[in-house]
This record gives sequence, C-alpha cells and structure tokens, in this order.
Amino acid sequence: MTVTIPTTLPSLPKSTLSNLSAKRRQAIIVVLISAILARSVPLNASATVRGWKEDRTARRAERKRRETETPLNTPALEKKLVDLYIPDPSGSRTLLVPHLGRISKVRITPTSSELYQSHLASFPPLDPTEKLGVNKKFWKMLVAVLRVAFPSKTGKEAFLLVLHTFFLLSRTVLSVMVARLDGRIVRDLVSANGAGFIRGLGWWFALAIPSTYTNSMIRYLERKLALAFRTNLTRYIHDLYLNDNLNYYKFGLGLGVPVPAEQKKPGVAGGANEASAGTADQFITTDVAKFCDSLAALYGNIGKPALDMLIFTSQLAASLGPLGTLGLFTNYAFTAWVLKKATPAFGRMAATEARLEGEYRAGLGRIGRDGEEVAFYNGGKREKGILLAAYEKLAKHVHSVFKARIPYGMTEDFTIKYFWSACGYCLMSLPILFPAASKALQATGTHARTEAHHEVAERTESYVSNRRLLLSLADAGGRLMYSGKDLAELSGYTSRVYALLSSLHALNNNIYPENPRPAALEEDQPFYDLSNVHGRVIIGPKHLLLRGIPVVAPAGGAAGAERGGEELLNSLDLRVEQGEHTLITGPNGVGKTSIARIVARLWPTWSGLMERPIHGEGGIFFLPQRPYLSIGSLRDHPHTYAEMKSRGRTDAELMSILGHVHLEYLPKREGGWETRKEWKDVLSGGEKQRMGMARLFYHRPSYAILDECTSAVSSDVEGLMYEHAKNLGITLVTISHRPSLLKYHNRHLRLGDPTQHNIPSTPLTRTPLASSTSLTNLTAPQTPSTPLAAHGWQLTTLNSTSAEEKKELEHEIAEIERQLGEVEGWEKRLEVIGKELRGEKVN
Ligand SMILES: Nc1ncnc2c1ncn2[C@@H]1O[C@H](COP(=O)(O)OP(=O)(O)OP(=O)(O)O)[C@@H](O)[C@H]1O
Repeated sequence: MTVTIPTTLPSLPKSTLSNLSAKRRQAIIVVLISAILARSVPLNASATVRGWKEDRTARRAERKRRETETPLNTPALEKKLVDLYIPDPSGSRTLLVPHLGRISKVRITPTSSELYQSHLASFPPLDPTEKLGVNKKFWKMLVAVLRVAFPSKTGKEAFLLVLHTFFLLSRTVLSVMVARLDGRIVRDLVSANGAGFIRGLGWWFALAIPSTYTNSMIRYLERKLALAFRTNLTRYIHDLYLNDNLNYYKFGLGLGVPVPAEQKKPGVAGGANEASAGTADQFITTDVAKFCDSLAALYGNIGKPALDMLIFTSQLAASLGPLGTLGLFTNYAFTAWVLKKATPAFGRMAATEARLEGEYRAGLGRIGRDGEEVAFYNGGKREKGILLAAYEKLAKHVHSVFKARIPYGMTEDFTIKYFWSACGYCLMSLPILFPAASKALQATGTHARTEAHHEVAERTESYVSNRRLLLSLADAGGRLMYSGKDLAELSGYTSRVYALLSSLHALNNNIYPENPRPAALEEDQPFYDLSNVHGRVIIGPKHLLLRGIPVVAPAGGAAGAERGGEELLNSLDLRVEQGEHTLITGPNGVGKTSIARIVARLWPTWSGLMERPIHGEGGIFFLPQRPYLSIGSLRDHPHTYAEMKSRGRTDAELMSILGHVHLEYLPKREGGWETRKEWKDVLSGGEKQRMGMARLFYHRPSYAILDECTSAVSSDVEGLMYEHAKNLGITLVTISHRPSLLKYHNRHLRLGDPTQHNIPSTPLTRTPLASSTSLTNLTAPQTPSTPLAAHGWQLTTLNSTSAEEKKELEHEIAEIERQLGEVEGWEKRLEVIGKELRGEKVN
C-alpha cells in the first residue's frame, strides 16, 4: 500500500479571505473554531450546564424505570420464553439476554462437529518439554487459535480490522500534518507574521477534530475487535466444553490438561491443580479475555508504530539526507539488539501468572461452592490458610515480574528516550552546523524558496518540524520495541488458550498420550492406560448389559503414566432386563458409584461390552446422591416451559408429581412456579433429593440408576417413592447402604474385596444381626452366580414369593435392633436400683 503524505498544508482560500480586513478575518476564524468546538463536544449548543445535568438525571430515571418495570418473571417475559426457548430444528436457539430493562435476542448457532473435526489436526497436544516464548511453536499455536478467533476473511472481524487499519493510517497522516503545522506556526511567530500565525492556529483546531476522533475510534475498534475474538472463542469453547461427550467432567478430573514447560518445575503441579479443583474458569474467562485484548492491542501496537516509523523516517530522510537516514537505520538495529538482550522471559512469566491466578481463583470458588460445609466444620481458618498460601505464591511471582521489569524498563527508556533523542539532535544539527549538509537540505526542495531575511525562521520551522517528527519517531520506536514485550506476553496467553483448546479437542476425540507399561507393575496386574481403552459401548438397546467390564477409576497426567487407572473390580457381568430391580450394596469405596459412572459414560469402558438404553425419557436416568438443581424457575427443573408445553404436559400433572414426593407445598411456599432462585441453597437436603425423584417421575424412563439418592429422605416417604417408581414401570438399579430397600428389589449385587474374607462395612454384614444367619436367610433362597470371594462381586436373585415374609422379617429386625440399643441403658438402671435397695450411695 502506498501512502501519499502532503508535505505542505493546503492554505485557506486566499482570494476571499484576503479581501477582508484583518479584524473581520479574525472574527470569521473565531466563529469557525467555536462552531467546530461546539460540534466536537457532546453538548447541545443551546443547553446550559444545568440543563445538561437535568437531562442526565431524566435519562437515568428513565433507564431505572425501564429496568424495574420489566422484571424477569412477568407473564410477558414468560410468554417470550415460551416463544424463544423452543429450539430451532436447525439446532440453533435464541437466548434472551436482559439488558437495561429490555430483552435482547441473541441467536446462537452451535458449532458444527465437522468444524471441530477440521480443526483437530491444528491442535495436537502440547509437548510438556516445549519451551514457552516467541518461537516457532508459538506462531503455530497462534495460527491455530486464530482459526477460531478469526474464522473468516470476509466476516465481521475482517471488516473491523480494515476499519482499524484505516484509522491507524489516518492517525499517522494526521501526525505528520501536525508536525509540519507545528513548524509553520513557530516560523510565523519568529518572523512576526500575525496573519500566518492565526491561520496556522485555525488549521491547528481544524486538525484537532479528526485527530481526536481518530484516536477515539482506534481505541473503540481495538476493543470491539477484542470482543469479537472473545465471542468467537467463548462460543467455540462452550460448545466443546459442555457437550454430550461430558468434556467438562473429564476436564475437571484432570484427564485432559497438558502441562506446559513453565509448569514443569519440581514440586509444581501445574494446570492439573486448577483442573482437579474442577475448574476451567481461569482458562475460559481471564485467559481468553487477556489473550483477545493482547492480540487486538498487538495489531495496533506493532502495525501503527511500524507504519509511523516508516512514514516518519521517510519524512525525516527528506530533511536529513542519505547520511542521516543511514544513521537512523543503524540506530534502529542497535536498539533492537540491545533490547532483545535485555528482555526477560515475559511469555513464561505471563503463563505462570495466569496459572497462579487460576489456582487462587479455584480456592475461592471452592469456598463459594462448599460454604455451608466449611462453615459447619468451622473450616474458615483452614481455607484462609490455603487461600493465603495461593495468594502469596501469586504475589511473589508478580513481584518478581515487577523486579524483572526494572532493568528492562531502564534499558528501554535509556535507549529510546535519551539515546535516540541525542542521536536525533546530532542528526538535526547536521544541516545547520555543516554548510554542505545545509545545501543538501535546501536541495531537497522542501523549503527552497528561502529568502535571506527569512533564513532564521525557515531554520526554526525545519527544526521544530523535525524535532516533533523525531519525538514521534522515538515514541513509535518505543512502542514498537515495547511490543516485543507484549508479543512475549501474548505467547504466554496463547499457550494457555491453546492448552485449553487442544485439551478439549483431545478429550472430545478420546485421544490421550500413550504411556509405556511401568516396570514396577507386577506381571499379573493389568495396566489401565487411557490411550488403550477398547471396550464396546452400544447405546440404544432396551436392556442394561455389562459383560466382562473392569471397574477402573481413571487417572490422568503423571499419576496415569506412573501406575495407570485403579482397578476396583476386575470383570463385572450384569444384565438387567425390564422389571429386574437390582440393589447394589458393598463397603465404602468398593466401587458401587463407579459402576454408575461407567454406565453413564463418565468413566471409560476399558474392555468388555456395555449396552444400555438412551439417556432420558423412555431410556435410562441417573440420580446421584447430590441432586443437580440448576438456576431457574421451579418449573424449569423437569423441563423448560416451552418444552413442557410442546409435550402437552400440564401444571396439574406437575402438582400431582410433587404430591408423590410430598412436596406439594413447594410452589406456594416459594411464590409460584415461575419463581427463579438458587434452589440448591433454598431447599433442604431431603427436599433436594425428593425433587430429584420428582424429576424421575416426570420423565418416566425405563431404567433408573439411583445412587444413594434418598439417603436424606425419611424411610416412610422413601418407601412410598420406591413403590411409585415401580408402579410407573421404572426398573430400579439402586446403590444403597440401607437394607430396608431390599424389599423393593428382586436381585442383589453385593460388592466386596476378594482378598478380604471379613468384609468390614457392608451394612448387610456390619451389624451383629445383619451378619447373623437371619439375614442370610433373608436373602435366600438365592441363585448365586459367582462366589463373592472370587471376583469381588456376587449377584443373587431374591425369591419373589417371600416378599411379604421379607417385609415382616425386616420389621422384626428393626424392632430387635431398637430394643438391643436400649439394653445398655436398662442395665445401668438395674444397677442403680440394686444399689438403692442395698442402701448404697448412688452417684
Ligand atoms: N473421580 C475419581 N477419580 C479417581 N478415583 C476415584 C474418583 N472417584 C472415586 N474414585 C476411587 O474409586 C473408588 C470407588 O469409589 P466409589 O465412589 O465407586 O465408591 P462407593 O462404593 O460408591 O463408595 P461409597 O459407599 O462410599 O459411596 C474410591 O475408593 C476412590 O478411590
């Protein structure tokens, strides 16, 4: 692109103005300037300051009114919700975003799986030994991330970039014009040319308007560009993070977080810390934002000063001659070399800072999430200690960055401000001090029409213009050199965003680094490496089948490489057909919930075959111990209003479901179906679990895996809910420690450690009564499939004809247990009475 810079300013039309008297000319200029100023200041010309204040108050009041008059749960908004939350057949959906009392509609089109597939090759996992910094790997990572942030050459971002470039160019052109005008004004002053001086001032103000506008637009466009990058990245990450492959869960387990080089220091766990705290917050929020800000700013920070330097140098070259120009370039090369030597590893520092911020943030997040538990245990002090330690680490690191910046800043300031200025003075003195150079200056023709008595004025003009250009040049050079630091920092943020993206891509495609079998592992011990998962999973059949499935807790990162996943059960066989209600029991930590995790596909199926129905209505449903309650209205919990309507479900039906879980009072207590609350804080533990069961009744799946999901519900209500679930035709697979639940099941899967003959804590064997023959009788007659001691599990079928008998026995057991609990008290009482009868002193 060639840029033509006017070396002389256009003068005001002389023909008309020169006919006027000096006074009239001045008046015209003043009027012109006033008019221009009035337009450039955001004030109504007729408005007084008081009027403007009143205006502002009225505007604020109007905004407040609009905000308060459109509460989120008005019927009007609900109606809109119905219209807008219905998903589009194309897969996109329109979100409602309340903003300043209005509802903005944002249409979100999900990122296609084809796009993810096409990007996969650009995001190979990070090599942990890779050094961070402005190197080849950085450029590769940047290009990969840019494919997401800047998806199209003809899109919105491209348009913003072109506009941004235009304003950057304009600013440079305006800077040159201002420099020239500066010289001219001083020249007119020195030569006592009043008219010229006033004219110059007029131009000065005339130039001020486009200059200020250009500066504001540059900042505005830079921020808009950063926001556009961030929106693209955020949507892309959301779709990849929160998809059906459960990447958010796997990421939280720390399965997919690579550890970049900066985190490889001994004793530093790296990004895994953030991930194991179940958070990608820092990555998705701060790191993405910093990356986008840094990238958008960098374009201006490199492009603009580079352009400035080119143009200013060409302008100066005209005045300084070939020798001066050569001097300038030597100067640039020398400065770049010095600064490169003095630049610390800003990229690594930025990445470390982001990681430490993430760890600190994860600590804070944990307190927010588990506030009640922390408070009950009075764990504030402990948490404060953890937070302080995390903050101290962060503060120390930031401090070391500041310290590293001192010598760098000194070198930079010295070279660019002082050394460059000194060089500039020397160069400018050439045409003045040396006649030959002076001739060369005149030969450039810029000011060839110098008359003898104007020589001083011309020299002053040349000096002032050149000095201003040199100052601008020093400024541009400074910014260009400083952008080296920005670039280094960008490399740090890029590595963080890239790590997140490559990690999510790998998780999404089940790609894990291959680990060799550790030598320390015994021959007969299987090695469960995440890269070697080859079990078959079929989703869709009408039954649940686990054949030859090892139950293994996965381990990612270094732990996974050292010893692989932890085997809980070697090989489990279980087939559940409709109506085969199965209770799973076993000691703590034996792997009961892990079975549910494998069926729900949270954990991998290392080998064997797993078949199960689809998730949700008519398929399989999972209820964990801690129910999931989202933020939204009470009604949103089974379904959104729109989804409910589209399925023809009614409020009366919801009410009857709440009746079955004994929560019919809830809508009234909480202010109706539409009330939006943070339900996990509003409902009691038992209420939350009952809400979970209500969801189950609403969706009526064929199978339900209930993992201790009624542990906080009273036994009577629990029984009613189990009976109701069975009446609805839901086949129950229950994980529980409560023997009382046995009566609602016709099969029993017991888990236990095959190496321990005396299984310690299964409730069925823990209490003296439960381990006695009466309980063995309770579960008999059975059809033992495998001996417990051999495989760690045993499946038995309970005799259905003895169901009533079992209930009776159950009651009897409970009664005897209660009476046994009182024995100690009665014995003490007996002792006291005996003492009293013997006349002994009683304490
Ligand atoms: N997220 C996890 N990552 C790795 N290992 C895990 C994870 N969750 C659990 N484990 C391991 O798996 C083992 C079995 O856990 P699981 O939750 O299945 O036990 P459980 O039988 O349901 O116990 P409980 O009766 O106490 O609920 C635990 O001992 C634990 O070491």
